[in-house]
Amino acid sequence: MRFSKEEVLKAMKHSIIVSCQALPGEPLYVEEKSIMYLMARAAKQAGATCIRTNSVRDVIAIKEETKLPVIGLIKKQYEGYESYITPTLKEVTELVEAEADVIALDCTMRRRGDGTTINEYIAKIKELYPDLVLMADISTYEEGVNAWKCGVDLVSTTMSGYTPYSLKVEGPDFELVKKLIEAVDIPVIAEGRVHTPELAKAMLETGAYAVVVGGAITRPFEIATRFMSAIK
Ligand SMILES: CC(=O)N[C@H](C=O)[C@@H](O)[C@H](O)[C@H](O)COP(=O)(O)O
Repeated sequence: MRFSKEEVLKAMKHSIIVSCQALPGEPLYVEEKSIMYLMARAAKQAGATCIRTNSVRDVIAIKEETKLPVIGLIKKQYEGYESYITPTLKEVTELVEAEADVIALDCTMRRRGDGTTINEYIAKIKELYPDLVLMADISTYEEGVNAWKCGVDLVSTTMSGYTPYSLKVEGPDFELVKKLIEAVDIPVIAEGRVHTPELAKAMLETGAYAVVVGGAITRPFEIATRFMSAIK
């Protein structure tokens, strides 16, 4: 069962969306089975009403565990592609089959190995799956506005600081969130390097529709490293 767009937007409004992800090579990645549903269980117990996660198996496990709306993505690096978040229709189809309630995809303007543009990619997804709720992961103001014009449902600052040409700031990109809120009439999600409850609150006060918090809640290696670095 998939939640409707209205239900998803209602669930995430003014909330902290917890991103529960562990990629191969990370301490919490277990080859045999998904354990990310346990992170999602903790997030739900704490009050989360929407979860973001990577991979088909984690989407399925987390939906089953929490019964909450899930934003799904598939991280995959193809040769010739610079984007790695749900980069092709193959991953979109897999997430549709897994019943992800929202699909997050890289909407930066970077090179796509099949020669298509991001605008063509979004148009194709919308043609194949007109009811799908799309979350655009962008790194700059221009990319956010472009994705909005292409008809995505949500725009998120996920990639700010992670493309060669985007602003590198230590914390979350408040300026980008502010500028996008002024420009677009769809929800703007603040995502990336929100490391404290205070920053999350400040982002909502800035006008973000919701805030995605990942590593600061669900990546113990990242959290422990920050502690270790602080005492050096
Ligand atoms: C850049 C990229 O690939 N970001 C990924 C997107 O899904 C995740 O690895 C992040 O954890 C997520 O965006 C949340 O951000 P943070 O973990 O900083 O709260």
